[in-house]
Amino acid sequence: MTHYDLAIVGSGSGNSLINADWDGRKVALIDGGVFGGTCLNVGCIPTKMFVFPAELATGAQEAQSLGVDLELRDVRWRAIRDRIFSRIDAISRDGRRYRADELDNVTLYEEYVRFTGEKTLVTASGEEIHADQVVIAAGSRAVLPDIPGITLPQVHTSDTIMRLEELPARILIIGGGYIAAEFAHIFGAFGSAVTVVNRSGSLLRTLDETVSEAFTAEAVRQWDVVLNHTVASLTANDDGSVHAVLDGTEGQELDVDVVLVAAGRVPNTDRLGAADVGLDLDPEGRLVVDGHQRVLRDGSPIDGLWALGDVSNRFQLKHVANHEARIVAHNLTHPDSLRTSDHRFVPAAVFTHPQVAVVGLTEAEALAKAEAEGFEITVAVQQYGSTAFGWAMEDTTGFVKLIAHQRTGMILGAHIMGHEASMIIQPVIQAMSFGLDAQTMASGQYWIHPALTEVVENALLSLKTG
Ligand SMILES: Cc1cc2nc3c(=O)[nH]c(=O)nc-3n(C[C@H](O)[C@H](O)[C@H](O)COP(=O)(O)OP(=O)(O)OC[C@H]3O[C@@H](n4cnc5c(N)ncnc54)[C@H](O)[C@@H]3O)c2cc1C
Ligand SMILES: NC(=O)c1ccc[n+]([C@@H]2O[C@H](COP(=O)([O-])OP(=O)(O)OC[C@H]3O[C@@H](n4cnc5c(N)ncnc54)[C@H](O)[C@@H]3O)[C@@H](O)[C@H]2O)c1
Repeated sequence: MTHYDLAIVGSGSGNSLINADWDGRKVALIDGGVFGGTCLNVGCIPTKMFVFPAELATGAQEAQSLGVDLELRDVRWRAIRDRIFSRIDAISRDGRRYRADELDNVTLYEEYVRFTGEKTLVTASGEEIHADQVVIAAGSRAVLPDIPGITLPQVHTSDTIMRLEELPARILIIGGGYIAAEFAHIFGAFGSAVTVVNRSGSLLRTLDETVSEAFTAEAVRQWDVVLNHTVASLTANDDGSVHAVLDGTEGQELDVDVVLVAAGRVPNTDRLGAADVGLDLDPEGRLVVDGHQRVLRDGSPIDGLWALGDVSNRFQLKHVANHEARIVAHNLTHPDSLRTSDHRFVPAAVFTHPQVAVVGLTEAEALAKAEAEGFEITVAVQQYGSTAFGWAMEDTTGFVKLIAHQRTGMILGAHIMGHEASMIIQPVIQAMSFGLDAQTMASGQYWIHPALTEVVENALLSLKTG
């Protein structure tokens, strides 16, 4: 058994924990997958590198209504793909080399591991590792629903879909969350015929109802969207395409070239054997941690065992994993002054066309909280088209929805659908994080005219607070 001061399982957000504090101390970094984890290799980064050219491709259609005739002549899938992965693969390769070859105190294990005790691990090849402190940053993986034909080579998850050899003429996407929506946008903009099959009655259904409904209406205009259905079976046709049979309220069948499964992600705790060593898991299989990111067993924190990211939080977002990694990095070396992670105002964005960005409570959640705690809420919805920049864009769908505490004016939630929603929302996140009320935020600063942020200013002014 080899002993370390620190062992980290997962080279995604876990990789950032190895800072100068560990110089001269023995660290094991363990990852059985591609170095750098999900966000870099198969998640946030490559998807957004596809989204940007997809946005350019949609521009051709949109410009027409403004009197500019553009023609989308071609989408060179392989050129787009190879630009993206030549950059990303190099970052992963260099990061791996740095950890494996250039740091004397770090040992890189490129194998999957399982727990044999609270702070002991065994690799797939049987090497035993013990550490004074262990950080579990093992992430999550795509769920593969139990559908006949799910193992066909034409069926992909987000791990493999971005490396296709050809742009598919027809793609079936199973699911209606973030991943389904972003890939529907990418492939649809590039010219594939996209069919989205979702089990529930709307897309992005966990978001505020106004956003989910408006986004679903937009999606129906862009893709073939089949709601309240699942896929009953997938079979290979002789010509290499796939025949999909849907079930649900009314059966349907279709032929496609490629299938993308985007039906949610599960934490990798099962493959770590976390339950076998008694670590607490929530009903979705995530590790249970306390506010300092310490892993719990029978409800109590285990000294020196930490978790962060998708393996232990419900958000499944890189900025949350990064935040938790900063907390753990501090706590590992400051046992007497532990920091606490802050999950109060976690924003998220869906990089579709239009974009969606959210932070805080949905209207339904705010109403429930108001009822439970005895206060009133106020809600304002401001259309992008009601501001000068919205007119300039001829925007007819974008909006900002704000929800605030009626008496204090404290913002409880913001839900935006429209151009650059992921940026437009940032001042609201700032106001919520630093406790700025709506009126002060609206009136206490200049808002650049005629920038699109005026839609936020006007939404704030429309809230009936006080
Ligand atoms: C397609 C897609 C798009 C996304 N887009 C966004 C986005 O735009 N914005 C955003 O905020 N988030 C996005 N996310 C989510 C984001 O990627 C994740 O929240 C984030 O990467 C999680 O980081 P992590 O460090 O927890 O885990 P990961 O980065 O997944 O790292 C976990 C690592 O642990 C390794 N591992 C797992 N089990 C073991 C084991 N038993 N032994 C050894 N190694 C193991 C894995 O190989 C992996 O490398 C996206 C995700 C996907 C799939
Ligand atoms: N921009 C971003 O921040 C971003 C982008 C991509 C992914 N992510 C993260 O990745 C996580 C996983 O994304 P996701 O979209 O896979 O999961 P999700 O949980 O958001 O959505 C899964 C969807 O699949 C549907 N579904 C499940 N089983 C189905 C079936 N058998 N047939 C049809 N539909 C089915 C569900 O109804 C749901 O709508 C998200 O929670 C998100 O945090 C974030």
